Amino acid sequence: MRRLSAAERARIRYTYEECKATADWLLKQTDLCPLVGIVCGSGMGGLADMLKDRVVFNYKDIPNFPQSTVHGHAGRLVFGTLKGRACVCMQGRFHLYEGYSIQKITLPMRIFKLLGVQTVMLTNAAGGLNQDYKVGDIMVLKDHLNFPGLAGNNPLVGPNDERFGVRFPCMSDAYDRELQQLAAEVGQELGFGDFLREGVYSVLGGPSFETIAECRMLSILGADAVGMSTVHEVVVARHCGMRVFALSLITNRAVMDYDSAERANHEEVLETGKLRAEQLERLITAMVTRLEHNNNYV
Ligand SMILES: O=P(O)(O)O[C@H]1O[C@H](CO)[C@@H](O)[C@H]1O
Ligand SMILES: Nc1nc2[nH]cnc2c(=O)[nH]1
Repeated sequence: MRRLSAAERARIRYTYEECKATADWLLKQTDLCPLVGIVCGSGMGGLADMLKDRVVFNYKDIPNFPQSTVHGHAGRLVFGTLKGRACVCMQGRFHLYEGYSIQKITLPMRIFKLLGVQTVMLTNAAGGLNQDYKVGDIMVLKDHLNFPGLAGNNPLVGPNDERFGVRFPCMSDAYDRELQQLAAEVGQELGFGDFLREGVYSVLGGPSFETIAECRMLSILGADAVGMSTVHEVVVARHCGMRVFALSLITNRAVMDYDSAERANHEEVLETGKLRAEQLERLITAMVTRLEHNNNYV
């Protein structure tokens, strides 16, 4: 096991050359050149098990990688194939509330890019703000509200390396519309129409869940779901030119009413992840398979 020094732990960002060294280290140990990168949300780590011909790296062994500290995030990078297509899957992501810098939690997106990934598929567990949503619904993200970003905590803050992307990237096209359409088509074909939604995800810093007033505010501002991840990854993935698809599994209903006896908790989040694991796997697999059949998608 690689032990990180205190200085390494305190690092805020990594240079292009350091990211390249990590990507090259990984590529040296696998013949797979992934075009698709998948990130598993809380309790959705089982998605990585759908890959065949797997080569697995523990985060602790990967140069420059942070460690997963959250229950439900195993901390493994899994290379493998999905219906013949080479993929790389993060079985566990990093969150701001774990104490890492925002640049560090998004480092894997730059590694994805340098591995050759063209399409990123992000998943997360989220609280449902939209009153029509039920626990177990799958919401395809069409947009986001980036609260840490609005407050100045954006992963692109700091010197910009043009080899990754431009200083001022556009975010009005962050979520690829063709991929949203593909998810809708595939979802209908799989008979998921009753629980497949499309909406706006809002990200907060966490780790405390929201107050009732905060949930009401988010809903008034147009958010359909709330979580503590994904958006930072989306910003970095788009900055370096990868196509992005993201979905939220609605694991709990955000508490909006002072009379409610409901209380958000991480155990419920993980449980709902298990209940929808099979459908999530089928949706992602079918989408990746369709990417394979249509070169326009990658
Ligand atoms: O967004 P993911 O990683 O799925 O995790 C979600 O679930 C955790 C809360 O239960 C938070 O980390 C929230 O962001
Ligand atoms: N912030 C936040 N994150 C979540 N992740 C899963 N459920 C929730 C929630 O209700 N709020």
